[in-house]
Amino acid sequence: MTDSNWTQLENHKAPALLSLFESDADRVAKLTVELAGIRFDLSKTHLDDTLLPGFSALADETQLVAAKEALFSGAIVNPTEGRAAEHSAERGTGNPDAVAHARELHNRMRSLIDAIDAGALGEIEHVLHIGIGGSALGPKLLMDALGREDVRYNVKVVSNVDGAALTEAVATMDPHKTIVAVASKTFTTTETLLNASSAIEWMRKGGVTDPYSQFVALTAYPEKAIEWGIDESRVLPFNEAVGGRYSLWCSIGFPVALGLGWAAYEELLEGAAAMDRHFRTAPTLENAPTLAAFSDLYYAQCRGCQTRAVFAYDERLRLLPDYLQQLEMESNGKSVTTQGAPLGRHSSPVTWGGVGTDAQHAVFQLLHQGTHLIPVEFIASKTPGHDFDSAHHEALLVNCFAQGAALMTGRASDDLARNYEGNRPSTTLLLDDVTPGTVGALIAFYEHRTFANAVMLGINPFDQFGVELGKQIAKEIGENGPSGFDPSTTALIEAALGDL
Ligand SMILES: O=P(O)(O)OC[C@H]1O[C@H](O)[C@H](O)[C@@H](O)[C@@H]1O
Repeated sequence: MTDSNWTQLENHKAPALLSLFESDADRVAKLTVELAGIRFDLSKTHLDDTLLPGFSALADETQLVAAKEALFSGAIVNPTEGRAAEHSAERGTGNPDAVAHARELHNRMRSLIDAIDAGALGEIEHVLHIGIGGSALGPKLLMDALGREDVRYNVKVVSNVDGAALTEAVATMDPHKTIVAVASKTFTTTETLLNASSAIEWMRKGGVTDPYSQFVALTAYPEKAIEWGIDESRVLPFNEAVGGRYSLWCSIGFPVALGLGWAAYEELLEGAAAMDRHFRTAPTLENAPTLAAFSDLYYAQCRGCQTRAVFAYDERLRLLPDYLQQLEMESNGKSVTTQGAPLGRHSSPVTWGGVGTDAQHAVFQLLHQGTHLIPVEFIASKTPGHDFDSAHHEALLVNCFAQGAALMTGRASDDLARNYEGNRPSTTLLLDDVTPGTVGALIAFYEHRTFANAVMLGINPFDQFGVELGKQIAKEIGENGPSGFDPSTTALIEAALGDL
């Protein structure tokens, strides 16, 4: 990309947010996109008649349209690993060969679910899903968001290698009535395999004579799962061109399909497919993921914002910030371009956040009066997820909208301690309800927004070599003991673990 494009964007003297509304009566309509049961309101960002064409030019220059076609057609978009990124094929859009393959594998998953429902694995009440990173965050988010009532099985997700996590998960489970789903794309992740071995031990101690017969594997490397001891009939493979953090749409979603039922799982996929079609075909200035990426890039690159904050004003979506941290930071936390050159600018901002209204009473002080400029994202639902008095939901939504207004409008006071300068940006995503369809569309929206950010920055969002060094050093410590490391690390190992 030419430096002049960025220079122009960086030099833009952005008018105050309120003045953007004053000078354009249609601003809300222009910067609001509605689709798949979600209203995306970007009007409280600084995107204006200079920045929108400026970022559109950048999108053209970085060939976003061609990049999207490459993504959806199954071309190699992950050059460092020589792979396509086929997550959209899992929801029926994109490369027809990969779509057909995904359908076959989904059918296989559905057959196993039908068999479990029919009692083929005995009387099952619980599902213990063991995985980490992309093999855990999606199922965890989805079961927490959608599995609060009418859930068919008690699903628990365990990721941490800290045995306390497994202890807590199995506390209410009867090992005779439990299926363990070992979820690992590579089937080599040490935390997951250790937790899986301990789950075998838990079952044995609980009197299960053949624990392996209650194990299911979700993996892109079925031969490894078979070698580990899981019968081929209970191995649910997926396409290795589906990245870990994009894998809830394939067999990693098994506990979701089992827990919520197949119809709900299909609704989730269809919600994501609607977002795929939108991202692929909607014009730039009506394209929700693309506009959101423009806003991300503006604040991170042109206004020096090192973080962005996401607040779910809905208890059902409380795990969304955790999910987005992996999606956005693992995808776009890179300092080299796809050409292998230094990036020369900031990569992804830090994603953080929490749940409203709680966060208002904890971290919002800094958002309103701190010296950092932090773009904020609010996610709310028009429909409540409970039957208590409607006063609860009204209070929740009123607070959500009040925060966005307060950040933008501010309120002047001669007493500087009580002065709110305002002009602080936010986006609001308003769902009709929290359903499999809207959550599917929401997650796909974030995937595509992350992709659009990466394309315009010129980085590969589909690899994650940055996580490998820590794993290697952990292995070296395990193999070599405390010696050979820096003095601090050696002293810590000796203090806590002796000489191993
Ligand atoms: O699914 P697995 O192969 O077990 O990998 C689990 C996770 O660990 C890795 O270290 C990566 O950082 C993640 O992208 C991945 O989702």
